[in-house]
Order: sequence, then structure tokens, then C-alpha cells
Amino acid sequence: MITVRAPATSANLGSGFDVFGAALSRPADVVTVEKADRTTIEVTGVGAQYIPEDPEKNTVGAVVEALDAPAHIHIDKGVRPASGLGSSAASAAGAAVALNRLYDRGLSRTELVPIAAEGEVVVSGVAHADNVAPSILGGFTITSTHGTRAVSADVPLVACLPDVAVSTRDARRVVPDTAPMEALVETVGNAATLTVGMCRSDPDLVGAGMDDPVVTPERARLITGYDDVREAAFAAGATGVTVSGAGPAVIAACRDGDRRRVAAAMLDGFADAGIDARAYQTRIGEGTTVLRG
Ligand SMILES: Nc1ncnc2c1ncn2[C@@H]1O[C@H](COP(=O)(O)OP(=O)(O)OP(=O)(O)O)[C@@H](O)[C@H]1O
Ligand SMILES: N[C@@H](CCO)C(=O)O
Repeated sequence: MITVRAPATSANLGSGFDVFGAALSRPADVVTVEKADRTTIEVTGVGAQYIPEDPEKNTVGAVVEALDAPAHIHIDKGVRPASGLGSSAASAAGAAVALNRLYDRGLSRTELVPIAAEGEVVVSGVAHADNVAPSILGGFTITSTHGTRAVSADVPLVACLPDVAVSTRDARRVVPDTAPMEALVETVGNAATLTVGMCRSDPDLVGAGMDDPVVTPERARLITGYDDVREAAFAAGATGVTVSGAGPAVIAACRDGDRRRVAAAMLDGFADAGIDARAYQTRIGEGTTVLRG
């Protein structure tokens, strides 16, 4: 039996749609696997009632198939589903690391990224790897046609999760098909700034690089209170604010010492819009860790 902790993640970070991702030090899923003749899945924890236990419909089922590794899998959810915090990816990432070890498949962490991304096809129809990559590898990740690169970074973050659900499948429907050249130039500049910021663990550069003129404005419309929450976070000292993944979570980069104030301001912003929310004072963290086995 093997038990792993697979972290929540924030994908896109504004300027890196379907490319950037970051592992969060909290929250996380805990995944336990045990060899079995046929795969069974049991889900407990936050939002478990909304998560199918049928292997055809759960992200970990696709990972079992890809690794040919039947198991009894217990997922203890710490990452709420439909959150924008990589909930579906955390389970898939944890299952990939745990089953690779349980069955001695010998794959490297980087080789496990496309395998775990198969789980995302189950929920959103697209094998986007920008959540599973940081959940497996940790740190800040860049996933592109050149594969996945990870760098360790230490940046304080606040992830504020309103008490509403947005599915990635729905949020992908509002992504524009095309973008004007000026928006492309702005996005490349921001993405490059953010990447340098991550390499230097500089929250000011990371925050400055989070702006995105193409996808985020469309996604923000799906999140009641977004503009006020963003403004409140900046007023409290955030260096950058954007939609986390497909939303509805909103992620803010901050300097050390500012997280508590930023978290309170974001909660107030949602409260003013009549929406309950929870704020995680977090930071960029490590990837999936083996707890037992
Ligand atoms: N192991 C799993 N954990 C969480 N959700 C799962 C799992 N397996 C299937 N699902 C389904 O996936 C959907 C949630 O995934 P979705 O990608 O929409 O949200 P998310 O992973 O929190 O967000 P994001 O990818 O934007 O960070 C829900 O419909 C849920 O039932
Ligand atoms: N890149 C994906 C991440 C979903 O978490 C999207 O924005 O649709």
C-alpha cells in the first residue's frame, strides 16, 4: 500500500494560458493505492459527493489505464472540485506517482506528466498538463510542445475560493478563438516578465507578469465579484491578481508579510458581492510527496 500527498495547483497565472502552472503548499489531496484485480475508487473529503467513483469518470481511472495498474484507490480530497485549484489534476497526479511506484513501472516524474494529463481529458475533453505538471514536479512549471520544465520558486500567494463552482469544461467554452496582435505582444511580454520573476522568486515581477488581455477578461465574467476582489487585493498590497486556472478561485501574488491582509481583503470583496469564500494563505510548494510505502 502506498500513500501520497498531491498538491493543489494554479494554472495559467494569467499570461500563461495552458502553459504555466505552480504547485501550492496547501491545500492537497491524499491518495492511497493498493494492488487489486480490478479497479475500485473510494472518495472522501471536501466535495466528495460531487466526484464520481466510476473509474470511467474519475481522473484516476485514466491513469490506471495508461499505467496498466489496477488498484483499489482511496482519494481523500483536500482540494474542492470545480475550484480552479487543480482538483481533478491533484488526484490524477497523486495516482500517477503512487501507481508508478506500486507497480515498479520505473517512469520518471517528467514521464508521468502526460500520463496524468489523460485524466484531464475525462473532465474537460483536453489533455492540458498545466495542472498535473506542477502537482507532480512541484515549483513553477512551463508545459509546451517542448515538454515540461520545472523551476523551484518561493513566492507567497493567496488563493481565494468563492463558494460557487465553475467547471473547466464550461470555462473553456468562453476562451476566444483568436487574439489581436497587440494582445499577443502584451501577453508575451507579461509571460516573459513572470518567468524571470519565478526564476528570481521576485513577487513584484511575478505579479507584474500576471496580466492577460485575452482569456482572463472572459473568464472573469463567470465570477461574481471578481473586479471588486481584484481591486481589494491590490489595495491590500498584492503585486498581481488573476483567475486561478478556469476559476472561480482568484490567485494573488504578494510580498512576505502581506498575505494575511490580502486574504482578508479578498474575503471582504466576495462578501460584499454576497458570496461566501475561503482564503488559503499559501506559497509555491513541492510536488507530490510519498507519505507511506
Ligand atoms: N478525482 C477527481 N477529483 C476532482 N474532481 C474530479 C475527479 N474525477 C472527476 N472529477 C470531476 O471533475 C470536475 C472538476 O474538475 P475541473 O477541472 O472542472 O475543476 P478543477 O480541477 O478544480 O479546476 P481547474 O482545472 O480549473 O483548476 C468535477 O465535475 C468532478 O466531478
Ligand atoms: N489551462 C486550463 C487550466 C484549468 O485549470 C484552463 O484554463 O482551461
